[in-house]
Amino acid sequence: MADKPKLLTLQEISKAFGGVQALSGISFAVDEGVIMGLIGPNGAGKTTLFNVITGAYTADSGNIFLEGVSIRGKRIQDIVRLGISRTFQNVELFERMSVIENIMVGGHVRTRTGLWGAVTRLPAVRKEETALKARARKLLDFVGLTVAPDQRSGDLPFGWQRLLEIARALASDPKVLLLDEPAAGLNAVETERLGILIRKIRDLGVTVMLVEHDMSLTMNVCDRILVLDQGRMLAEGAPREIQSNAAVMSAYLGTG
Ligand SMILES: Nc1ncnc2c1ncn2[C@@H]1O[C@H](COP(=O)(O)OP(=O)(O)OP(=O)(O)O)[C@@H](O)[C@H]1O
Repeated sequence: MADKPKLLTLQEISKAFGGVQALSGISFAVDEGVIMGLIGPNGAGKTTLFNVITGAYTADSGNIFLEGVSIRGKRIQDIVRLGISRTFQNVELFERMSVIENIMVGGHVRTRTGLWGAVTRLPAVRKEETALKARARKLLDFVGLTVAPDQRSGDLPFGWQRLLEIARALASDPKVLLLDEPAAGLNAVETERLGILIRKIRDLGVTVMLVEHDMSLTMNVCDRILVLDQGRMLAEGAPREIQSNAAVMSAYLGTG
């Protein structure tokens, strides 16, 4: 019997912006059920890589496979439907919408009637809406947000907005969740809780990719770590291996 394909595989991905080669021939594979950290100095190409995986940018060359099926060139919403969702470095919520509505938006890719059906409020979609709302409430609990579901999202403290964005990303029922600097702007207690939440997400069976500058969080929660430097892959391994890798130290400290 043929081997099951890896959950996510990148083959020779390159992307340039004008004269800047943001990514050069990036190849790696992510196993199902792991937390994979993606680290590297500023400008290494981490966010560009997330943008290429999620379809915000199309790679200049190379290919990306989700469970063996190419997703290169697909539209963002089709990639979400196939099972990849994300959060952003600068939280991107619908600030005027309520907490519960923000999460429901994330779930609409999985409904038969979609967002338009919800807007028109046809009787046929009310049942679907009720189910979506119930699931959104469960996700609120899951990420540990104890707020009124009808509270306006833009009024939440920043750390809570980050949790809400994670709940919205989970509402599309992803196989892979990409978290772009989820600890940025969080205090020490919030960061510790975030680490616990990321593990809980992995334990649900969701594979997590994490871009994060907080090294203690990264080293604590990640099963594997991939290091980028100036658009190239510098190293890949378990946290312990990465911490003692001379090339990685040199890229971070600017020595060697
Ligand atoms: N839309 C864009 N237009 C032009 N250049 C870009 C664009 N996006 C990224 N770049 C450039 O590509 C390179 C990689 O940027 P990217 O944001 O992916 O790095 P990063 O590792 O996420 O950095 P940071 O840790 O600072 O967020 C940088 O030189 C950046 O200036």
